[in-house]
Amino acid sequence: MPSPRRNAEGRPLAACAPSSSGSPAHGGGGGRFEFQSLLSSRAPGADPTCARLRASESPVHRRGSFPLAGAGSSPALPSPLPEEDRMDLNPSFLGIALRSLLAIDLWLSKKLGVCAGESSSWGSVRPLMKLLEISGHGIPWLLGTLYCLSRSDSWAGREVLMNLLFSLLLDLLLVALIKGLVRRRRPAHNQMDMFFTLSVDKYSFPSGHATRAALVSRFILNHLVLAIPLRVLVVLWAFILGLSRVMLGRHNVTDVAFGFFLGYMQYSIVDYCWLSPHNAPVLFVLWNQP
Ligand SMILES: CC(C)=CCC/C(C)=C/CC/C(C)=C/COP(=O)(O)O
Repeated sequence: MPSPRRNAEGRPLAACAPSSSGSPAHGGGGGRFEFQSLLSSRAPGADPTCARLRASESPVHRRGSFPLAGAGSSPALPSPLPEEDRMDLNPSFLGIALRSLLAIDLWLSKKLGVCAGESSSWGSVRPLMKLLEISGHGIPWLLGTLYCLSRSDSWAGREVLMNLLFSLLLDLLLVALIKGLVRRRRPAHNQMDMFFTLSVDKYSFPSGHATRAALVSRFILNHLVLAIPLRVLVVLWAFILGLSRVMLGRHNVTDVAFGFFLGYMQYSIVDYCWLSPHNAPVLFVLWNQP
């Protein structure tokens, strides 16, 4: 008895709808398959192989048998396409634009991931990138702010630090929320060897380091009186920290770009809800208790 044909992952093709062997779109159209898979809006759990087979079997995909063109010569009208295939064949402009952006994002992120491993082309600078990673980690920023708060002896200083603490906590909360909702996997070339992570940090969108970098640098630039070279250094730190996330292979470019945007907007929220002894007296009184 002949063994069932199998797909690339070794699953039997018999599990799908029957396929017409030798379909030109099926056999010779590797590029076409990639295009189809780029356009297809897959239902969760659907077998991509089945979806592709169904599409290749549809009359639209068979060379020379477009339903309307062949209506006069063929007595039997083809059955209507299933709903999901119709969506595949009529992708919206926005859908194509988004999928193209994602494809560029994945390609560029892979190209820039030059420190993703010790054996990568820039593997020797990986330890430096990991040092930069710690400079934008949540733990040192939280501990540093709490330490400075405990040492601060002026009301003005305490007010700024209290708001910095509030910013850092708001950032952790929003990033965890979005990561949990979006659940985008980290790039395949990432090594999960990060220092102290939360469970949502297995997801990559948005980059928590990028949000923190944008938030903290905007906070510092607005509340610390710094000389111009130091201000430039703060902006450079934020930018290089974001870039290092992609170079380390931790993130795709869009994770970092959105992270910068989110961090920038978070500062606007903090500025709007600025905590002071007037609107949050309890916080300030509690902090001053011996
Ligand atoms: C108070 C509290 C819940 C502190 C947790 C601080 C913490 C472990 C933050 C996680 C920082 C981190 C590893 C973020 C991941 O950054 P990505 O840039 O990789 O998204």
